[in-house]
Amino acid sequence: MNIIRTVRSVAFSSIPNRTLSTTRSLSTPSAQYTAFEVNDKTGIATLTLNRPPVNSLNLELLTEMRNCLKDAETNKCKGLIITSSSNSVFTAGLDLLEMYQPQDERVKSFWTALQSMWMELYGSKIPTAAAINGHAPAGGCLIATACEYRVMLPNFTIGLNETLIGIVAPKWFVSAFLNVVPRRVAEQAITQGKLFTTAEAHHVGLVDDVVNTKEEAIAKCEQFIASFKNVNPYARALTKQQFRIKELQELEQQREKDLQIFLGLIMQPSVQKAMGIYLEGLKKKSKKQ
Ligand SMILES: CCCCC/C=C\C/C=C\CCC/C=C/C(=O)SCCNC(=O)CCNC(=O)[C@H](O)C(C)(C)COP(=O)(O)OP(=O)(O)OC[C@H]1O[C@@H](n2cnc3c(N)ncnc32)[C@H](O)[C@@H]1OP(=O)(O)O
Repeated sequence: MNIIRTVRSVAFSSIPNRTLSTTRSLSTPSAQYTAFEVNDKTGIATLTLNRPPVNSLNLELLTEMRNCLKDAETNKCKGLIITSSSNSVFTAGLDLLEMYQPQDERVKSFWTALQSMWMELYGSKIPTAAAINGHAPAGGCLIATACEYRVMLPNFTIGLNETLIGIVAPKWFVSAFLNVVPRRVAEQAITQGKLFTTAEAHHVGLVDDVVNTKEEAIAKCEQFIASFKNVNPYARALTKQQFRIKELQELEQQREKDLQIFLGLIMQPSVQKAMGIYLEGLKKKSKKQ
């Protein structure tokens, strides 16, 4: 048994507040794209996305995220914060290279990993919060809206911009978005592929708070998680489940159908063409910088 395994078996509800070290890493030795740490004092886990340059979500990153989310729950962490190691991008959303001219088996595993990660995060029993310290388009917005609380740094963008790429945000992307903004705002924004600035996102309720630094964002997330300190965790989890069970069951029951719809859509020649043009545009812009 290695040290990591020993740490993994610790239940944070049983750790007294006076533990000596501040944080401990729960990352597995094989973790490539994430850092996963638990603050010994608060019992709060922080999952940091770390796949430069833009944290685009590929199969491996999604799989690591899911494992971290499971570990946070198994270890009875008091809550989970998701953030990014980048100074300018929370995550650029799904890795377009996983969907553009994809390999058959890999693209299936990719979508299945996305479904699993989302179900784990959206249905997590522990409080979840996103410290959005950079741009969060599409899949980035999906992760943020799956959390219970969002705080964002100024002058970045967030939203479901799929229609601008010629793809479609699936129903479960939309339903999580609808949990946080009014239906009218959601329909208009998602059909337009609108990316909200931080200020606009705050105005429509897509993010709960705006702060100036990553440290302040983490502190806000910790405050949110601490707001449950007098609440029974079991009662809290069951209550949260009542709000979220419908979307979770719907996706669970339709996973294969959802996969087939995804494959059917992205494999259309016109969609592949649009994605290729979009990727080319990103590359040109990146070279100019
Ligand atoms: C009929 C009913 C149907 C129901 C629906 C069913 C199925 C639906 C089917 C499909 C659904 C798919 C859902 C998709 C969700 C997504 O998340 S798609 C991804 C969307 N993301 C974006 O549009 C963001 C694109 N990126 C950017 O805008 C910028 O990169 C940035 C995030 C603002 C950061 O800007 P900056 O810091 O300036 O970095 P660069 O632009 O210079 O980028 C650096 C390099 O990274 C590459 N890159 C950027 N984003 C991605 C990405 N998402 N995937 C892959 N690669 C990306 C970029 O090309 C640069 O590469 P090089 O350095 O030039 O090689």
